[in-house]
Amino acid sequence: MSKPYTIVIKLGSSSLVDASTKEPKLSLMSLIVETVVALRRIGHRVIIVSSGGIAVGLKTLGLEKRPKRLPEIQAVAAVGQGRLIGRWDKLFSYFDQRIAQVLLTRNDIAEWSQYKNARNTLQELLNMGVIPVVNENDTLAVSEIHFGDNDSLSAITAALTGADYLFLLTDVDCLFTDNPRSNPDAKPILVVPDLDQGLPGVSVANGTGSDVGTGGMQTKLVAAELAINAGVHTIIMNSESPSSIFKIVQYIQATEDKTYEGDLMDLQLKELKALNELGVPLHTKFIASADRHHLKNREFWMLHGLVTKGSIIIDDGAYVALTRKEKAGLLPAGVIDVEGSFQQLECVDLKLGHRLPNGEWNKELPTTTVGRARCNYKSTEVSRIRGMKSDRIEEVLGYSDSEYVAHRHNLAFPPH
Ligand SMILES: Nc1ncnc2c1ncn2[C@@H]1O[C@H](COP(=O)(O)OP(=O)(O)OP(=O)(O)O)[C@@H](O)[C@H]1O
Repeated sequence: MSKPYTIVIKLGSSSLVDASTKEPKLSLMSLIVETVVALRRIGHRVIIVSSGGIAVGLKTLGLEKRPKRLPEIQAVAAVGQGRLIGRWDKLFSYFDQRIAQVLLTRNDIAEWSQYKNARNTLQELLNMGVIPVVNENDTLAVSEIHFGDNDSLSAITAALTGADYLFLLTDVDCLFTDNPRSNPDAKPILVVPDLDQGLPGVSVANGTGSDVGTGGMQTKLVAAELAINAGVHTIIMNSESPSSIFKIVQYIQATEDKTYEGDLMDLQLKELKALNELGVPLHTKFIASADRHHLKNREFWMLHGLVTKGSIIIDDGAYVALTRKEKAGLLPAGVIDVEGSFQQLECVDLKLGHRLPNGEWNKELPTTTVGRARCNYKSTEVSRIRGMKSDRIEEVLGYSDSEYVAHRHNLAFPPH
């Protein structure tokens, strides 16, 4: 490996804690530490996203089951997180490798300046040769500010740091056409050249693998989509042999110019043959194609860092103007209606809707969520100025902060 890469490695609870005894999987953690240290020594920058705080807390406090009440879960997380980071620190200290604990909630990146600050801190740690160990701040996060699962958190961390690779380490070898635990005929999915095309013939609905696992494959696909939209190649692999990361990165590098065309299932057979011939371990790779538009930092932040508080229904004309190359701002004239309650500069979904002949929203026809916006006016105000020309804003609201409902810098659309 010649070029230095930024690599985010996400470990699920199932890789760190035994599902039945809740004892730590120390040998596996040690293998991961050895791999990460080796990656660092050849110049790569590595970030670990580590789950397991709650699982470790349960064991420490002698609790059989995850409590139901939020304050109890958060207390358990507070106890477990300390122990967990202590274990990482101890193992890395045998190699004189420094680590840093970074606990995040959505609130910590809710402002653009905070988002940039999180990015700068992580970059600074990497520049110092430190390995950031990131986790959701389960002790403080309430549902509204939850990332929900560490798969998404790892994708956001990868986008935030402009990573090259995101490795999602789990307790199966790769994504399969169905849950391999319940369906022995499930076939491996080894390469996904364009996730936007969907995954026909693949089912991920069948739950998690263990008591301590949370998201199953579903959240990994969401994470893969977030990450490839930001230009990060995403890999699902088994945590049992972390040193496979070397071989997989080498293989991806060597096959960078390879084009994948044709039926998805046929591609898998060809890929399996190639992996077997070269002795590369099974894994699923979601390719972040260089040809596609990748979200810029600010767009990524709006689409994936923020929580939406409502929606604005826009018409076709507005959608065309907002998504053309020289992107326009959203004028009140293109707003058909408003849903939910939001304040100035809170984030909302943009939905493409249809008008009735009288200009009102035709709720009989389906709407499609097309992007996000941060509005210059609160929901009740947008509702009063919708459909109007901007020069009437002052007359209707008694003031006018902007001719736009949302400025073009405060609009974001996924790269489709
Ligand atoms: N199509 C599929 N292919 C592969 N695994 C699947 C599929 N559908 C469901 N699964 C299940 O997803 C599980 C992996 O996800 P899980 O959330 O349990 O692990 P994790 O990500 O390692 O842990 P955590 O959720 O704590 O981060 C597998 O053990 C498997 O049982």
